[in-house]
Amino acid sequence: MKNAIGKLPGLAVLLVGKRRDSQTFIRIKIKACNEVGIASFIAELPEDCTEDEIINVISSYNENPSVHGIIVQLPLPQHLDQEKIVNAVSLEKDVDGFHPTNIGNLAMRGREPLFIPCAPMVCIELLLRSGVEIIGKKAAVIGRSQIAGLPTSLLLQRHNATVSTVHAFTKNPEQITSQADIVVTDVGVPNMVRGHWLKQGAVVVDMGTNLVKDPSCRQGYRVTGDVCFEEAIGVASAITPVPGGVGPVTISMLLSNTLDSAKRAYRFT
Ligand SMILES: NC(=O)C1=CN([C@@H]2O[C@H](COP(=O)(O)OP(=O)(O)OC[C@H]3O[C@@H](n4cnc5c(N)ncnc54)[C@H](OP(=O)(O)O)[C@@H]3O)[C@@H](O)[C@H]2O)C=CC1
Ligand SMILES: Nc1nc(=O)c2c([nH]1)NC[C@@H]1CN(c3ccc(C(=O)N[C@@H](CCC(=O)O)C(=O)O)cc3)C=[N+]21
Repeated sequence: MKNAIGKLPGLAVLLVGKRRDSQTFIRIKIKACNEVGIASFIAELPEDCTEDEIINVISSYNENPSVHGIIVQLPLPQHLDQEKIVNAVSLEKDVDGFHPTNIGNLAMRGREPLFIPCAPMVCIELLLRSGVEIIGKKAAVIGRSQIAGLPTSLLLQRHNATVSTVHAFTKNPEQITSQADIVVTDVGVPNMVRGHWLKQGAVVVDMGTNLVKDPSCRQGYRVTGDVCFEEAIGVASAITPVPGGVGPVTISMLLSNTLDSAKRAYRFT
């Protein structure tokens, strides 16, 4: 694109506060942008900033023609209205796919969202590319968050799986997961899914990315998923590891959404 029309895609990231995990994720995203030639813009606001300050930053990115994708790193501090802030991102630049209109279109038959959330899209892509049949299969998704669990369930339904949702109020979750051909986790609880939660031969996609204290590691913590990998590997026919599974591909999907958005903006095909 740079050679053909002299333009670069641009991704803007907004971070509020100083959460260590958010800082890590943002560092990974900016590094990936640099590697592939996407211009990156970063705004860091203090933990105690106001909604208006955040919305001003988003508005300036909405109007900036060099920015094609805008990410508000989640979670936001408690005092902020996440929905109002995510709503402020222009639909055309919502590369995370978190805008209610994009989520709504994902949920409705016959409609196509401009962007689909990255981690759920990775989940489907990994299943398809690994030759896992989704049509007519039983899938259990643990978690129903707007950024991961809910869009994953919607996408699996679009691919004609029969989907059960497991959440914090679900009684005996292992009864549901142990019947599923495909188990996807977006929970945030390390090692929650044990080997006996799974049916023999199930396919497991672990989206959990949890930082666990570990003094033996250089940074003082290590990354682990929601699934007890050592147990699951003996039961599952296929499983994504953490680290090195869904996470890094999510970043590629984000870059791909940003490139698509820039192409749309410049009418470049
Ligand atoms: N690889 C990637 O790119 C991404 C990874 N993630 C990772 O996924 C994990 C979840 O993140 P996120 O979705 O933002 O988290 P949220 O806290 O928003 O959602 C967690 C979900 O898990 C459910 N839950 C919590 N505890 C339990 C439990 N004991 N049993 C069953 N369900 C439970 C909650 O249920 P309820 O709704 O009832 O409260 C909720 O729906 C994190 O580790 C995060 O890092 C997230 C996004 C992208
Ligand atoms: N607006 C917004 N968009 C997001 O996409 C978003 C978010 N908020 N909030 C948090 C979750 C989490 N998430 C991850 C991204 C990369 C890895 C990743 O690259 N993980 C590496 C390891 C990372 C490490 O070493 O710390 C791996 O699993 O191998 C993980 C998780 C995106 N999220």
